[in-house]
Amino acid sequence: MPSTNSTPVQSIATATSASGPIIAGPALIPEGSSSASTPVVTRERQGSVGGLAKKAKVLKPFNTANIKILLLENVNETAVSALRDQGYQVETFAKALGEEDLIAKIKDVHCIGIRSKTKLTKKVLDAAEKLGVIGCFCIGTNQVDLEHAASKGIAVFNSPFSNSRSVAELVIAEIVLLSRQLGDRNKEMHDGVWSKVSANCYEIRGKTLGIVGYGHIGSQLSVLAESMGMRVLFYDVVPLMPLGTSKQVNTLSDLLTEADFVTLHVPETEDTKNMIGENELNQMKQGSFLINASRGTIVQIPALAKALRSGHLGGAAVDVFPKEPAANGKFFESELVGCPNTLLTPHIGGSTEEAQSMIGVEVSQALIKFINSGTSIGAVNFPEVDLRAIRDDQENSIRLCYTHANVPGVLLRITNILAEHNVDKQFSDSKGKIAYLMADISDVTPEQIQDIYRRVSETPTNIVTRVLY
Ligand SMILES: NC(=O)C1=CN([C@@H]2O[C@H](COP(=O)(O)OP(=O)(O)OC[C@H]3O[C@@H](n4cnc5c(N)ncnc54)[C@H](O)[C@@H]3O)[C@@H](O)[C@H]2O)C=CC1
Ligand SMILES: O=C(O)C(=O)COP(=O)(O)O
Repeated sequence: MPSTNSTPVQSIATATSASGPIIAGPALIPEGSSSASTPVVTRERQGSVGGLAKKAKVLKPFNTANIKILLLENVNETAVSALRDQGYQVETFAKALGEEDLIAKIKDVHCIGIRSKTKLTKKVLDAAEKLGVIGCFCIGTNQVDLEHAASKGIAVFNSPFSNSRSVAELVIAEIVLLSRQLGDRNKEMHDGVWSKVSANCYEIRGKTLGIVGYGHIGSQLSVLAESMGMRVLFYDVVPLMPLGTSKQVNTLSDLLTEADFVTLHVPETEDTKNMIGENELNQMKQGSFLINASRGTIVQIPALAKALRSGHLGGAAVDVFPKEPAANGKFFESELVGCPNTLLTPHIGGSTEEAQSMIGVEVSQALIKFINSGTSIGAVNFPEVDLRAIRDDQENSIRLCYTHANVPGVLLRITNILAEHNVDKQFSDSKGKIAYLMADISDVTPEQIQDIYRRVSETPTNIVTRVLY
């Protein structure tokens, strides 16, 4: 187990009653503790983490070595080392785990890090007894039951744009490859066949690129495509500022009927599932191309295979599939295998050294901040709350982090509990059915910490209560 480089400055257990202070709710409870009885023993001080100001106190009322983190799907080394540097126990797996293995493994971890393949369903989340936070080391979060996680007080973080450029560059490459039928020529050469042809091979200059979903990836792609002389149209459900000379169209049909290349960059939602089927493919121009590097469920694969085999489409590049093998070396099958001018890649749109390294840093920092200081800025399913740091010289200050049901009357109840104390600062926000309150309270004794924790966690609206100091 990695050791922390911190220096314990005070054993809180020695300063409190026999049962010790209660420092955390059901989530993020250190190994061997129960929220009701066992104290967490050390109070530690470390160097600045997570961008906290220099003189900020590092909050972590637990022995960091007790925090268990499970990282799946080959999460980048930058994350592994950042989390180990905190002193956390980090277990890593190169692949995604199936439901049964996942349920066994997730039971006693405080934090899990995944990429796009691991399915954190309601059933899996319900098996997690101590989970407080999830890191998606990717953009997509459709693999997590976000609402159920929130209802259990589990915050979910992702990396909203660190691999966007990598995806956009891959799509630019695919536009050129499809235009020149390079996938087929390359295969022929490897099969020992010389076939020099120019029929139906085109320059991309002057062609129209239709981008569906003009978010981080779509808009980045727009700029790159225009710089190569393409005309860009885009379709999005919200009105967005067109970059360069690109133009937003009103309907998906407007885009499909005009574009030479259609590329999909929408998230997986109930609205986007099966978005491109026979009807939409039929609207595309004869000989045009489809690119999907978003999610496999957006395109109906049988319809696409039919459009390719019939020659209606000139080709396709597909990076994502409705069912993807869980690990490298596993068998891949699809109706698209063997279709003409069809590039198939194993979900590598965001898989570059640069992207993975940046994602590792970004998501691990978000996890560290949430675990150590309660900050939920950047969470995708959770109210975003942060407070100015407690200063290093504020010896007897604590931070209350209270995740609760978003119903009337809660703040009054909390105010009553904190009425006799000095609340330095407080902030609360809500998202859907849950709300999150952070309050820094000064000049509290260990007995008062226990009392605050007990009374807050016993409120009927409590989901998770943590007290950090
Ligand atoms: N192949 C790969 O390795 C990767 C795949 N992705 C996928 O790409 C997706 C897009 O990524 P970003 O551009 O970062 O997302 P984003 O959230 O920045 O942009 C998505 C855009 O799609 C629009 N949109 C949503 N529903 C729509 C609909 N029904 N019709 C039209 N537009 C709609 C949104 O308004 C938004 O502008 C991710 O959700 C992820 O699933 C992301 C990274 C890597
Ligand atoms: O960022 C995303 O949403 C992706 O699809 C990339 O997924 P990955 O990290 O390669 O499993």
